[in-house]
Amino acid sequence: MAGEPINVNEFEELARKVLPKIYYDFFSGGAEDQYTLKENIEAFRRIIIRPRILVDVSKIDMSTIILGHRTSAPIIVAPTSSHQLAHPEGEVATARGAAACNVIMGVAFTSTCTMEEVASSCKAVRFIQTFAFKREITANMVQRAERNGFRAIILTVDAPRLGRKEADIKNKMIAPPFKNFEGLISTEVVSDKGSNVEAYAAETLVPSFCWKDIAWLKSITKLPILIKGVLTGEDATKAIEAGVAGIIVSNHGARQLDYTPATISVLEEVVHAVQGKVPVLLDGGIRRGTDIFKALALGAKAVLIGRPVIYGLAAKGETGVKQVIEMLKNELEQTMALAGCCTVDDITRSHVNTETERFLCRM
Ligand SMILES: Cc1cc2nc3c(=O)[nH]c(=O)nc-3n(C[C@H](O)[C@H](O)[C@H](O)COP(=O)(O)O)c2cc1C
Ligand SMILES: CC(C)CC(=O)C(=O)O
Repeated sequence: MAGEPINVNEFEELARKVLPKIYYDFFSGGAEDQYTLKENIEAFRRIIIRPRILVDVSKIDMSTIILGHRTSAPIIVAPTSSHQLAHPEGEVATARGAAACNVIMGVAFTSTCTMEEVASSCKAVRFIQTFAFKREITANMVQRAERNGFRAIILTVDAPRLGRKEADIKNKMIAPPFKNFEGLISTEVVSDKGSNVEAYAAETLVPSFCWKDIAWLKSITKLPILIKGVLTGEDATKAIEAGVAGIIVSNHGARQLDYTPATISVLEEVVHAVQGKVPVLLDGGIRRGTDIFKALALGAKAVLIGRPVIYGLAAKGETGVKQVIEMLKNELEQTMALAGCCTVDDITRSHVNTETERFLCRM
């Protein structure tokens, strides 16, 4: 690649050049055969856009409202861990990039900067992400989130234990210190068996966490709870019954259970089950503005972006994060104009055609 990156894939190339292999593998990798990792991207390519012509597209407005917060575009920074392995300024730089673009910042509890450092560094609307942690860890997280102006809790439910990322095992990947755990986990988290991320998980995760525990989480916070990791209509229905404020269709960027479907291929199933009761968001494989357009057409309120933001951070720190988000916003704006949609509400189901629909048409 010569010159400045002009799309997200070129940012990935740049990140691959600047990062030590062990960290590039950690950020880019997926579980086991990485079937789902490829599918998350390939499934978008199989969806075709049906543009409308001769619409006045002289003004395009991508703004939207997510859980009451107006943002410049239907884009959220996905909560991802370990940003200081990409850049010394870590999540603080990422959050500043998100703030500059006026999009919501998802902060992982397994961040390398503390929640407090991120909160005091920028004005971005921030959501905190947590796992099915031991109750004392969750209670601590909730208090700190409320005190530090986080606006929602993202509860990630697809990780009762960690997925097997074989590159990390081979590379003996050592997790950086997750500073939010300071004072909360007693033992030094080390391992001589390769990756120490397993040891962290064993110290913190509760594999018996289930639906009733959402009622407990609701009882200790006034913040809205988004459930992240839903892949079926059945679980979407249960999540609504449990009283969540929103659903994130996600397979954890293909890092947990391999051979789960591409998220975009199950979005409609979830949207139908939810019946408009809460917003449905989606992440996994978003690399182009056209991908965002397709997700919105199939019923998502917004999308979360994981790896592209990390690649921007690795390549150019806060500036790189900003450039990646702006690139995706520009591409979405271009797609909306060329497809004849002036606002996000103008993007409808009839603006896309799935492979199944094309197959059925031929029968
Ligand atoms: C390096 C990395 C770390 C991640 N860490 C977390 C995490 O701590 N909590 C979480 O809920 N999801 C985590 N995820 C998953 C993301 O939130 C998101 O679901 C995924 O990255 C979306 O796919 P994409 O990377 O293709 O955009 C992580 C993903 C990556 C790539
Ligand atoms: C295991 C966590 C530390 C981060 C995570 O969720 C991931 O790497 O996918």
